[in-house]
Amino acid sequence: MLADTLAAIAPVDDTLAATAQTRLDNLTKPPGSLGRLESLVQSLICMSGDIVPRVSPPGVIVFAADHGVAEEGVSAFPQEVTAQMVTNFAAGGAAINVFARQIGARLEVVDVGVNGDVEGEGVVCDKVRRGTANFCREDAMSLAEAKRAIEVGIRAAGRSHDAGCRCLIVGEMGIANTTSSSALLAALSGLSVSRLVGQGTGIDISRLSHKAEVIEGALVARKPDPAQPLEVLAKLGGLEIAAMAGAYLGAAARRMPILVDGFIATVAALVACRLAPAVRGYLLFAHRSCEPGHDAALELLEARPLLDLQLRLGEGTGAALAFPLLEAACRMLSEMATFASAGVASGDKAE
Ligand SMILES: O=C(O)c1ccc[n+]([C@@H]2O[C@H](COP(=O)([O-])O)[C@@H](O)[C@H]2O)c1
Ligand SMILES: Cc1cc2nc[nH]c2cc1C
Repeated sequence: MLADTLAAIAPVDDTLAATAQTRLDNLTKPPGSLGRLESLVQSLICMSGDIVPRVSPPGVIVFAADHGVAEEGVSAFPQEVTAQMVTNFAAGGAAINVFARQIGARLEVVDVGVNGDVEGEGVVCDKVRRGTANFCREDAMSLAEAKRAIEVGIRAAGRSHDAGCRCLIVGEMGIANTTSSSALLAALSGLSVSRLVGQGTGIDISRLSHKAEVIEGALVARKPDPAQPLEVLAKLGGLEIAAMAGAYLGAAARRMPILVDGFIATVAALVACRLAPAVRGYLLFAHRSCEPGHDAALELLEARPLLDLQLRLGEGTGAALAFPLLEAACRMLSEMATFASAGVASGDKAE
């Protein structure tokens, strides 16, 4: 399934950009005056191939999994919180539930590797294993498990698409996953770990150097080869990050626009782009997270996020908050009058 999905990802159709520009310049506004909303809708046209693109209803998928590296004391919260938060998602009480309801999204929660039995109806159980191994001691997972976790994500994106979703938001929940994400980013970029680690759920500044040492030690022990992204993923985890990368691949193969959330979501996007560079054309970036590694990941992907709200929650919350901008960009194109239809005189450039 992974090979088929990779083969199905076509580059976005840049030839539609000129048609989109003409349409935008005919709308009753000075050309370019709606700024980045204009480039957003242009991107949505090139992604979907539809000259009148739609992003509603959006689909939100939250992947949850545990991380063996949590036993190194790298998070402010205990590992059990992952399973407890999944129960909270199922009950509708987490931040992402609130924001998903606000934007009319279909929300799916997928257990791809929680270390325990999750309580709560409506959680899709697609568990590959009960948490990753501690990557300081051994590979987080096998290559086969990494592939299976990616395929969990591909299947989930397929369900959102088949349910009629027109834009995909992918969130995550996993105690210690900022450690896994920083390790992946350091391995894929060659950047120094000290530049990439952050407080995650809120560890003390004094524990940051311990977190960096844990990652540095693991990189020496695991020896990830940046030219082998699947192997890097297997060595450093995590299961939800693999599933997120898979969901991006699955969405891109279906020409669905993807609104990328925070730090972990962006590292997963980097993994997906290393597996299939054409995925980059389907990505829009919602916000700049507080996690310092996010800046580096965004830079590597040449991405400029829409919002900067000092968020550091994950779950897909930043993307859900940015989604109304995408909806507004689509409505601008489909609902605004043109100079000709409204009888408004055009300026020097509009015709
Ligand atoms: O999305 C982000 O930018 C983000 C930044 C910091 C923390 N988080 C969330 O916090 C958890 C990971 O933090 P930690 O400290 O346990 O590594 C995980 O469940 C993420 O969803 C998310
Ligand atoms: C309570 C809590 C909620 C979260 N949501 C995403 N990551 C999280 C981490 C914690 C600790």
